[in-house]
Amino acid sequence: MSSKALRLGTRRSKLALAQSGQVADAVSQVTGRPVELVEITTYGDVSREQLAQIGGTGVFVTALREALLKGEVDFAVHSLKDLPTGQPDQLALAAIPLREDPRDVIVARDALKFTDLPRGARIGTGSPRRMAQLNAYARSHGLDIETVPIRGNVDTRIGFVRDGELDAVVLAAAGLNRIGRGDEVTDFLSVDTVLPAPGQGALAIECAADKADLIAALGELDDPLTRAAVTAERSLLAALEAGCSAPVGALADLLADGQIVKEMRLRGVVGTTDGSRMVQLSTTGPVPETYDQAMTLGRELAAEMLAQGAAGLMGEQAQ
Ligand SMILES: NCc1[nH]cc(CCC(=O)O)c1CC(=O)O
Repeated sequence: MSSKALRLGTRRSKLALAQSGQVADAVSQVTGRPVELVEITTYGDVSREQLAQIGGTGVFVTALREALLKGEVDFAVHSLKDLPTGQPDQLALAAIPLREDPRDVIVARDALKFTDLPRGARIGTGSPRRMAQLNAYARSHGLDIETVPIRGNVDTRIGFVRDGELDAVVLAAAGLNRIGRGDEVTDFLSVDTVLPAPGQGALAIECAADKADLIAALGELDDPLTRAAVTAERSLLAALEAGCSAPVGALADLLADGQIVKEMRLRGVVGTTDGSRMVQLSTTGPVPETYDQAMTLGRELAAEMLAQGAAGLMGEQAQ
């Protein structure tokens, strides 16, 4: 390949610039070519509406994908959890690098842990998935908390805690780590309490599907086990016909016996935002070695969840 700079299309948010910068360095390493960042504004960046209202699906990625299709940029980096499950034919997910910490965390006043929040504590999150699971946990453990819908970038959200408006906010560990603010986390939410969003903590590197050389070069950054896990999680999401703002949590992880990886477990949850009704199931199977096997794992779990009434719980949301 030539030594001409590769153009990386990125959103302008601090998080997007941080993760794009990290991927740019890695891509330079494997391709030997310089990478320049091209900043692109997406609808999700300018709209002040609640994400759940504007539908969520794709609001952060459409403009980046248009730039890829027009050849204005060579590749783009997305947070996988913001990427719609339908993959356009003209675009390829060239790499899914090793996943960061998938957990949700809280940033609370006075370094409080989730279970130490006082009665009536107000916890900010714009995510129906987080609301549903936090409220379900609170109901079954006798906690008295109120989830408060918020949105905005990391600074804005943590600002609600710093200025005393909220007792805590929920964020993804991965995002905070990527922007170097992991030290502000006051508690990690166990995935047994809050299953993360499908694909949370993972990045997707996307480029035009007809650029075979570029796909091969970017593919060096791929982590096959991360790809298998997030493929299963996103297959579950797709089969539930839910979008990225739906109250769906999913996490695939590996079950090992000592050093030997035995199986992949996929856990999924759907619930009403008040946490009063939840469908939570898991399934275990051989570690998927192909795209189809990973897709099957997700589809099978979705079918079981739908059989237990999952669709009715999502119907309550604006979808
Ligand atoms: N919905 C916004 C969003 N998209 C990706 C991340 C960072 C975590 C990740 O890359 O999965 C965040 C912030 C958050 O949820 O706190």
